[in-house]
Amino acid sequence: MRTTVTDGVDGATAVAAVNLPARDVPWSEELQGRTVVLKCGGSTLIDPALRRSFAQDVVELWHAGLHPVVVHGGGPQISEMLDRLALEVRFEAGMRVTTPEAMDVVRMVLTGRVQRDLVGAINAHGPFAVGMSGEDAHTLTAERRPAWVDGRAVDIGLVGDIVSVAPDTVRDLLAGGRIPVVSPVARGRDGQIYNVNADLAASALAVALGADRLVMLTDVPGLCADWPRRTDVIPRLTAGELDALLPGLTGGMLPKMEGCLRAVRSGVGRVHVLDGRTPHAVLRGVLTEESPGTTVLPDGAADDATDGSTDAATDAQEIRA
Ligand SMILES: Nc1ncnc2c1ncn2[C@@H]1O[C@H](COP(=O)(O)OP(=O)(O)O)[C@@H](O)[C@H]1O
Ligand SMILES: CC(=O)N[C@@H](CCC(=O)OP(=O)(O)O)C(=O)O
Repeated sequence: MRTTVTDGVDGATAVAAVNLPARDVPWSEELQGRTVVLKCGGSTLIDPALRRSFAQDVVELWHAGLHPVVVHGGGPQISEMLDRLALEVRFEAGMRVTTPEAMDVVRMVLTGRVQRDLVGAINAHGPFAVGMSGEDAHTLTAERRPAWVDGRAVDIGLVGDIVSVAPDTVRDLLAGGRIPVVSPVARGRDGQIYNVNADLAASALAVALGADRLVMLTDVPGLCADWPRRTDVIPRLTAGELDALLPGLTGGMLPKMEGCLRAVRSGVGRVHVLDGRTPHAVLRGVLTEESPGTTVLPDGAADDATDGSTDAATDAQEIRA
């Protein structure tokens, strides 16, 4: 049986949703209570109009009976602040090299600024959003991790990988009718605070919540087979196909796709990587059958994939070449 949130929703209904407001649409009962984790990259949150569009979509999903949970990034905003403070901005394998000074800035910008702006945009529609850090109530626990560069472990400072998730606080907020908005800052078992890539944080939270879907909004049309050109977006691929692609990926796409793979291998029904620069990208991606961008499916769902997915093996070779 398929476990997608579009089950039972016909095309006309979905199109009506994109035209907004979704709250007037008679949504399928199948949607009720489904959890969808939405990861919004910092690049999508800079433009106030895009931030408002994302916030509106999140609220429309809530009205449609889903349980949206937001995990936000803020990479460009952190880099801008580090620049202003004359601190180094450096990435290894898509992860920020995070000194103790940089960690203070990461925490301040993510939980103190980017999250406040997003919570404010959602709450323009009513008393929905409650912001929290992954540190709160031990929601996200991390362990220090290196970056892997050409097969070598490179120390990147206070960067963590999630080793456990305590989703009860998020669940309590959902049960109270709220929309949790979570920053990707985590606590170590030793009390140290770690900077976590937001895609990996979203993936871990989606798994722990048993989410039906994970949606990642980014600043490209999807996973491009011909990167750095952007003309050949891979529409669908299975976990196995993505696994084969991973070694050839670079930059921010590497942790993003690692997060997608972990999610579909651990029970999330599917992951959408969507262009967050398109207004109402979330509604188009979640509520319509023909999602734009790149969709990652669990291996068992291979039969669901259209012809587009079967080119992924060739794409893997091209990306490596
Ligand atoms: N194969 C690829 N397809 C698309 N984007 C890619 C690819 N490889 C690297 N990228 C880079 O990954 C970036 C998205 O990751 P990231 O910068 O972390 O964004 P976000 O803030 O959305 O998480 C793109 O802007 C692009 O520069
Ligand atoms: C370890 C690491 O790289 N952490 C990220 C956290 C924010 C993030 O992931 O933001 P985006 O989603 O906008 O890229 C960083 O410091 O930039």
